[in-house]
Amino acid sequence: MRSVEWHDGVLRLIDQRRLPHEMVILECETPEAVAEAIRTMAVRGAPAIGAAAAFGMALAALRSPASDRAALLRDLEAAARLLKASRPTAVNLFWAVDRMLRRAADEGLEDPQAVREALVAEAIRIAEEDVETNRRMGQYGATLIRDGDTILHHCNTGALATVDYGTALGVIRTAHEQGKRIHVLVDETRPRLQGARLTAWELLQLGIPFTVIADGAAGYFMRKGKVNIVLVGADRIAANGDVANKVGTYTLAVLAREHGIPFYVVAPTSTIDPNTPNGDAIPIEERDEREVLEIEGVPIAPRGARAANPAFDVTPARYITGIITEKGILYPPFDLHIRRALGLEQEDLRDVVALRGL
Ligand SMILES: CSC[C@@H](O)[C@@H](O)C(=O)COP(=O)(O)O
Repeated sequence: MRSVEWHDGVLRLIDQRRLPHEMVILECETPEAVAEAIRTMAVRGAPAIGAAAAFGMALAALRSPASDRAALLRDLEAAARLLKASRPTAVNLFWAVDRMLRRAADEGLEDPQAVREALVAEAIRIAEEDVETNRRMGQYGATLIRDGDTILHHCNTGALATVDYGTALGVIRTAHEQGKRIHVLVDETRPRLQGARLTAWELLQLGIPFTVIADGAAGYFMRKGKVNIVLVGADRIAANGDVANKVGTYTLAVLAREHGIPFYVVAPTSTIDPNTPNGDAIPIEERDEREVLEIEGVPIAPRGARAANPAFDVTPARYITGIITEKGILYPPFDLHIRRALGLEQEDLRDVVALRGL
């Protein structure tokens, strides 16, 4: 099955809090259950969160007792607020929920039943588009990978790539399928160990050679000349190209610059937020300190120790070689190329005309 799958009016998720080979399936029948799955990271990774939230909206429509359109739209607004409050950083969540709200508000849908059917179809479309988008990013990104390359990868960008390809993992998978002999250095990704738990499993399934390393070992391998390219995903890309991704990404980008190693971000255009001007404006999720102080419930610090746990960090655009999207690879100047990729250039030209008073 796929990591996010719609089955007879129920959202089925492969629970990513467990080891993937255990294949524990979580069934969500209400928007509340979907919001909880996102908050607790049973479903995680920016595009998967977006797809799950879209199904959360479809469930809200199906479960709403509303008999008229206005009442149904009010229930959907409430579900949107609930889902948007589940995690703050990955913009795909907000993008998907807003897309569902726009679809629900479509003038052509006259009665509640038509809205319900349209929302289920739209959520399925979002999930299917995600798979297709990943394949396209994989094709573009694989052009950057040479036979014999060692790729450094952070966190888990598959969710789960064996079935859905993934973003950075999609590039790795495509290069492998093209017959390139590659090796992946897998950052374990403390504190939640998405690299060691999920990425390592996916690479095993795909038969791609890899080595798990402690996050702090990345500089060691770069300095030894063992890394040819760094590939990471993204949770939100600001209008100027600054990128929020799993904490530790910024460190890798600075190290890569020091060692002259290309640093690429792989993300669909739905991860770009043109309304966030730069990285300082991206909300960074702070998670429970127990994620740092414990591993699988076992304390690793003395009782009384306190921890800080930012789940993401921001990599300034100047450290990024390129952003691999489904529309092609964006290079600096990122602000201009992002606007072009999002089709916003026309409006900008109108703004310029307005500013000049024409
Ligand atoms: C397709 S994955 C891109 C990002 O979402 C990924 O790198 C990441 O940071 C995931 O964070 P997570 O906290 O596990 O949801």
